[in-house]
Amino acid sequence: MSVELRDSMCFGCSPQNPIGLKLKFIHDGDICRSYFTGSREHEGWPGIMHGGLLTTLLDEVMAQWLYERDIMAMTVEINVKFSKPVPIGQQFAVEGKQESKKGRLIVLEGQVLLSDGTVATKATAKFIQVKNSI
Ligand SMILES: CCCCCCCC/C=C\CCCCCCCC(=O)SCCNC(=O)CCNC(=O)[C@H](O)C(C)(C)COP(=O)(O)OP(=O)(O)OC[C@H]1O[C@@H](n2cnc3c(N)ncnc32)[C@H](O)[C@@H]1OP(=O)(O)O
Repeated sequence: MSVELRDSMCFGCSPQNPIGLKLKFIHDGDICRSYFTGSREHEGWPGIMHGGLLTTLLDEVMAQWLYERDIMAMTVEINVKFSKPVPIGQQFAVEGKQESKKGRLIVLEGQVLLSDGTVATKATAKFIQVKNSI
């Protein structure tokens, strides 16, 4: 099945997914960045962003780093370290960039930055390059 951007219902980025996050991305040199402000429906512990959703945001920003470069790749592994809580109601940044590439295996790194620059979350993910249709 060929998946094109206009048909995409991607939970992270599609503008037409009614329950999606509708993320937008800035490609700034070798970094892909998105901004997000969580609300009550994104919390786990009261007032704090759900860790699974932070993982989704990190996965998405790293996948978009690849997509921007016409590299069709799927996440095969992701490791996330949650160091500081990420409060809801305050905008934060999510960044991704490539760390290494060897054959079809691409390793990316991601981080969540609070508005004061504190790194709250760090991720490393492995992606495997696939053909241009899935
Ligand atoms: C980005 C595409 C977008 C297209 C659509 C565009 C429109 C929308 C626009 C933008 C959307 C952006 C959307 C991003 C969404 C966020 C990202 C996700 O959520 S991805 C979903 C979750 N991930 C999966 O569902 C993967 C499930 N896994 C698989 O299907 C297979 O594993 C697959 C196809 C990825 C690879 O399978 P094989 O059979 O082709 O390859 P094998 O032989 O298993 O592995 C290849 C090599 O990689 C190594 N490898 C595999 N896993 C590894 C690992 N964890 N660590 C190290 N090496 C690994 C293997 O040992 C092998 O190495 P050796 O070639 O033999 O040397």
